[in-house]
Amino acid sequence: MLVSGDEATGMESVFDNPERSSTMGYFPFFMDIKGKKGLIVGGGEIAAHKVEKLLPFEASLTVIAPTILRELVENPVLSCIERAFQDEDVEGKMFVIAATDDQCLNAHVAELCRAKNIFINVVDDKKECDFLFPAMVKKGKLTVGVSTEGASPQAAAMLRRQIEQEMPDKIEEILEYLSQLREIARNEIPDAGERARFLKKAAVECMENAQNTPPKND
Ligand SMILES: C[C@@]1(CC(=O)O)C2=NC(=C\c3[nH]c(c(CCC(=O)O)c3CC(=O)O)Cc3[nH]c(c(CC(=O)O)c3CCC(=O)O)/C=C3\N/C(=C\2)[C@@H](CCC(=O)O)[C@]3(C)CC(=O)O)/[C@H]1CCC(=O)O
Ligand SMILES: NC(=O)c1ccc[n+]([C@@H]2O[C@H](COP(=O)([O-])OP(=O)(O)OC[C@H]3O[C@@H](n4cnc5c(N)ncnc54)[C@H](O)[C@@H]3O)[C@@H](O)[C@H]2O)c1
Repeated sequence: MLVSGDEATGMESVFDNPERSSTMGYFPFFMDIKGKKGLIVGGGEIAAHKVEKLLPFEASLTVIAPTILRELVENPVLSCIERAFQDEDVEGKMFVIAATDDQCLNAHVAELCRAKNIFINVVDDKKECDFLFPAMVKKGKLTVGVSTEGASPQAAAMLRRQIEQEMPDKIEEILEYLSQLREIARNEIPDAGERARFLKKAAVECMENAQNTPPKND
């Protein structure tokens, strides 16, 4: 239940304060971008970093800049175009990352995208961003993203390192096993309550014995 003005807790609700709620607009959707068209304007170090983060998620990426780093040009999954940005380049894209060293150009790309409802990330100005890159851990089916709404990318990176250190070594295998077990339980345990108890017990056992191999399923 949503409690506004919150008499129950004595705390102010975000709904009472539009200014506060407007700073809390970054919902962490975990979105399937496989095959979706993304454009990176700029081909330097930061563009390469953003591309590297996106690659495991298999978006269809185009990079446009007069000078593009070799590592990007030589990557066969990328479409690299070595020339200056033109306004038409944003057409048909689901998301755009403005990563040039020209702040005016980055702001111009953002304005174009907003007019066309294309999601935009601007690497030199958080105010222009519709979406942010989180500090991220990706291990198999597990993705953890940490964001500070741009307050401190360094703090986000520090928390990411802490999470990485505390994560069970075998998390990838554990999630593979639990995923398969869930499929089997869906077919073999028709009662929803019984199925939920069974899967919860399996998850608790796996996570508590995280350093051990998951039990054989037969
Ligand atoms: C988390 C991470 C993800 C990633 O990029 O992978 C990330 N930045 C990282 C590192 C980093 N960034 C910068 C430095 C140099 C130190 C410094 O100058 O401050 C370092 C440190 C380093 O490189 O070690 C400079 C910087 N960054 C932004 C601006 C502009 C501005 O704030 O307006 C400027 C000033 C540029 C300038 O003026 O030149 C903006 C953004 N950076 C974001 C993400 C988004 C907010 C994330 C959040 O919610 O906190 C946001 C808003 C947009 C975006 O990029 O999506 C990654 C750590 C990953 C990891 O280690 O796991
Ligand atoms: N968000 C972050 O995490 C973060 C971190 C550090 C720096 N930055 C910002 O990122 C910006 C880019 O940094 P970099 O190290 O990649 O710079 P860089 O100099 O390595 O690369 C700049 C790129 O912009 C391209 N470019 C210039 N004019 C262009 C045009 N008209 N059309 C298309 N592309 C054009 C250049 O060809 C080049 O490929 C910096 O200015 C800095 O403000 C962001």
